[in-house]
Amino acid sequence: MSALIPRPVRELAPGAVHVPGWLTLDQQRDLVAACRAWATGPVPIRHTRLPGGGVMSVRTVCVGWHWQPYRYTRVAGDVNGQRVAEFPEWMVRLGRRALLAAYGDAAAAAEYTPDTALVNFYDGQARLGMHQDKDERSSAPVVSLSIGDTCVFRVGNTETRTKPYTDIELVSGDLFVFGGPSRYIYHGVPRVLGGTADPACGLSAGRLNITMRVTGLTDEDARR
Ligand SMILES: O=C(O)CCC(=O)C(=O)O
Ligand SMILES: [Fe+2]
Repeated sequence: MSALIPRPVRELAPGAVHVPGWLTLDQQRDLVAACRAWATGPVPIRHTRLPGGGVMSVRTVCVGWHWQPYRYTRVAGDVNGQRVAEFPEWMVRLGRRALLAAYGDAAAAAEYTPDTALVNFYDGQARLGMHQDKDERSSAPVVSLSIGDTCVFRVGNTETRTKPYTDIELVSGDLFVFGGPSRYIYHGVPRVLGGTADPACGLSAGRLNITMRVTGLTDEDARR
């Protein structure tokens, strides 16, 4: 992405805000290092199995709570039975700063307390079909951070997985937040543009996406 083409902050729909170039290269490298560590364990990164028998092309590792279609647990019963890594305090602070950058609402940002992150890794072939993030019991915003290769991110509507939608590019360092009236928009990643990453981001190939969410679940739920 040419640095000469300005990419302003853009609200695609009420509550769906794209903040280009939000993470510095240093922050991107630190996040890549954290994700590399999570990818090795306690629950290794994997292609998530779908109930129909297929597997997702994206590889995912979870922090805080483990997601499998279509619920959250503390323990990764579909991988190795281990409890997922703790959601770190620094990531809560990062999530709050992200919310502030997207919405400019200091009170909402201070209250935002994400407790899970899905770390998705896309190689050149991986895609993510149109879906809603709706396995959380809380309707708090989702904070999405992108690192590595640029992707086409499809921002749809809350009613159907088809048109109308808008395709935007998420470049390394970009922030995207969807909350409020856009919390349940359909969205997906139809394409990753291989070879577009600046290696200084810490990733030489592929794309990393981190979505922070509020599950709304408690330790009581985890025991069920
Ligand atoms: O990779 C992305 O940008 C989106 C990821 C996503 O929608 C998800 O993990 O639910
Ligand atoms: Fe999603």
